Amino acid sequence: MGRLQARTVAADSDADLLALLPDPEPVFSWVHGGEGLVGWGEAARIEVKGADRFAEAERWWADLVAAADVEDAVGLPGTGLVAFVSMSFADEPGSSVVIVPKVVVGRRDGVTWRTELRDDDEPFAPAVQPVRRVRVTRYSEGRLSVTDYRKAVAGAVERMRAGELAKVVLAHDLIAETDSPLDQRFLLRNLADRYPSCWVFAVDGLIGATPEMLLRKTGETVESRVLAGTAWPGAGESAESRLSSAKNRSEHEFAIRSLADTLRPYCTELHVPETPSVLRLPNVAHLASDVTGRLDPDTTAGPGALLRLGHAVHPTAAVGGTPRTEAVALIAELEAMDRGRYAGPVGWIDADGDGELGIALRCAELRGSLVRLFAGCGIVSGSDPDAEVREAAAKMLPIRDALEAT
Ligand SMILES: C=C(O[C@H]1C=CC=C(C(=O)O)[C@@H]1O)C(=O)O
Repeated sequence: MGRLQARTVAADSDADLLALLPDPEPVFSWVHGGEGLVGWGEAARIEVKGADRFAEAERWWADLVAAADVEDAVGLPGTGLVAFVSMSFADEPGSSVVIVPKVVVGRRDGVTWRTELRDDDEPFAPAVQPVRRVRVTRYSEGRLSVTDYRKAVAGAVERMRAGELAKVVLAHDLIAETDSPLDQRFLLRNLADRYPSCWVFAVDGLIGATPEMLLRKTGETVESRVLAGTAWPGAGESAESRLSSAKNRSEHEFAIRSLADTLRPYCTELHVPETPSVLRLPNVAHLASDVTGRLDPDTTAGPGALLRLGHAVHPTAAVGGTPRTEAVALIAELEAMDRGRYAGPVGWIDADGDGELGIALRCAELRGSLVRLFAGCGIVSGSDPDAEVREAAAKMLPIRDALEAT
């Protein structure tokens, strides 16, 4: 026998967590800064639709938790029973999912754990498949072409100048085709490598790297990272000076106000920074505000608490607009496409009602060899349609670069 060689390395990055995923699908991910959850296999799922989707999901989760027999030797947020969540942006159309994986591996505060679900005596151990690389064979227009997106933005600007509403976020899509069905782990790994300050997620074929945290609930603490106002690399002024324009400041102000106004009724304390900071990503920079609060235990108890809060705050004016109802109606009219789960809440919940819901941005919906990418921009009365087209293109780069990585 030759000489045995052993090598131990630290396994403390997002890539290390993602490397545990054995199979191309179904896989689940919510990782950020070397912590988070990955999962595989499906033990239970529900699909919900319509205006009642959050409440229906909350009831399902509460019933499932009540009926489960759980042994949890670790006792941290994310241990024990966990479900991954991905909600549609709109009440209609669109379908939302809550899925309990068969296996979840998590890491938090330096502690790593594994949770396995069994509904029979069969151990679940899929064969480990190597990650398959894909190549993009072509890009084509989505359901809303770039030309029509530009027209939709110009139309929205006119409506805002006429005083119909103050802000609306309009998005469009792009289709990529790959030479073979996409291995979700290929995309996840490439996103995690390039966007370490984003939450790299995968739930039921929706994959992305979002910089925006809608809600994180840890006991009675609630946190949110609100983003709105964008600058992207280009000639001329610095990102800071472009972000300080009246247009970017007003886009941000609407987003902050929408989150704070809808979250405050559930809180005994809520802190909103007076001035936003700048969040720099490889493709764009954003105005960012980190909001923190203390939840009122009387209205935020139970396993589905985070879904209840998600229902209250979604959609913020980072993805909807102001006023909310008018903006959502204008989105349906001008985009005339189904956003699906893009711009909806995505993340995970546990049996104590803790968890994290981001906003599904910088993402794509996968179906075999077809990848549908999305990106949107906040529009106010001072917006320039050509600049918004360029901004949306910059926001599609995370997925495009991850797809084209060698
Ligand atoms: C709607 C998107 O971004 C939102 C988040 C940050 C900045 C935004 C903006 O400046 O327009 C958008 O509100 C998207 O990436 O598709």
